[in-house]
Amino acid sequence: MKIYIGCDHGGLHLKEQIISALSDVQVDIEDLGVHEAISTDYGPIAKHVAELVVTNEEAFGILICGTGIGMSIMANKVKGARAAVVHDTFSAKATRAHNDANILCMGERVIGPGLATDIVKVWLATQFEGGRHKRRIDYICNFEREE
Ligand SMILES: O=C(CO)[C@H](O)[C@H](O)[C@H](O)COP(=O)(O)O
Repeated sequence: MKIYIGCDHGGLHLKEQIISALSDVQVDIEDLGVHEAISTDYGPIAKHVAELVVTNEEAFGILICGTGIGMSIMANKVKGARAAVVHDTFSAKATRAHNDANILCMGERVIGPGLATDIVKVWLATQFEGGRHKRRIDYICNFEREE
């Protein structure tokens, strides 16, 4: 499984903790920065990760900033991106099972590394259920195509 991960200065420490926590999981994780705690705009990072995710159907993205919100707003401007801000394990499961979310956004200023790691692991382990949920995702995809 390929995972593109990115952050701004507000998510740097959590990003590093997640990469470290995933070292015992069979994933190919590519860190697209930032790598230093220097004030950085989240837009270009989110765009970069989302564009890579939508061009590789097998790939997922993880974006971390202070809240996860700016990252998700930007990522969802990229056609095919389904980015969800998630700060609990119930939603982590639902965003994969029901929403087929391909990008997970979290906020380092919102949750700690233990919960964030649990969220990532649940999110990666959950499959899209399809069925009625596919019809709902198809509606979103068709809407994007008509734009
Ligand atoms: O995008 C965000 C908010 O929606 C992120 O939390 C940013 O990390 C945050 O806005 C950065 O704030 P700062 O005061 O420039 O550190």
